[in-house]
Amino acid sequence: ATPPAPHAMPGEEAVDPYRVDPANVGAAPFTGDGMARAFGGQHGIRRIVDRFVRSNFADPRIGEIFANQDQVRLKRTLFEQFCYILAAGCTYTGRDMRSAHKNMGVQQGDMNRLVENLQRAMTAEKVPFAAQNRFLAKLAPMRGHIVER
Ligand code: HEM
Repeated sequence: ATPPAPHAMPGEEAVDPYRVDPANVGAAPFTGDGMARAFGGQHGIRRIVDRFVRSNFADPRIGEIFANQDQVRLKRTLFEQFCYILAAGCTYTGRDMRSAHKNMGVQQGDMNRLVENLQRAMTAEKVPFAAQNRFLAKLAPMRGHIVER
């Protein structure tokens, strides 16, 4: 059996070994604490990520891509990624965006749908629109590593 990846939480499935590298996160963090505050700090980010991940799994349009994937791991790694980029005091230990989404067949429409789910989660957790848009602009360039054509 493959040993669990470092940093794995109880309940996570093992993944193929990969090099843990903070650069895997795929974006430069914001400076200052303005964005972390706008997202409600680590507690707010946790709530947004949990809501966002649940909505993607439950989504009638893209839920199929998430079916049978490890929701526990995804909640942890996405939390780390968002928290790091928002400069809320975390490091990212997950895979890089290209490897994480390899051969998944993600299309632009799937990406749009996922962004809508993220917008709903941020709005539900009262993140101001200007901060939402700044964050989405950080994630947008990852598209080229995630969407397949
Ligand atoms: C900017 C947009 C996106 C970001 C920031 C993002 C971020 C991430 C992160 C951090 C992981 C976990 C990496 C790891 O396990 O080490 C992940 C995995 C995953 N992502 Fe995304 N993602 C994005 C877009 C998408 C889209 C559009 C889809 C499909 C509709 C998708 C489906 C998945 C799935 C199914 C996994 C689990 C893969 C696995 O466990 O093997 N992602 N993503």
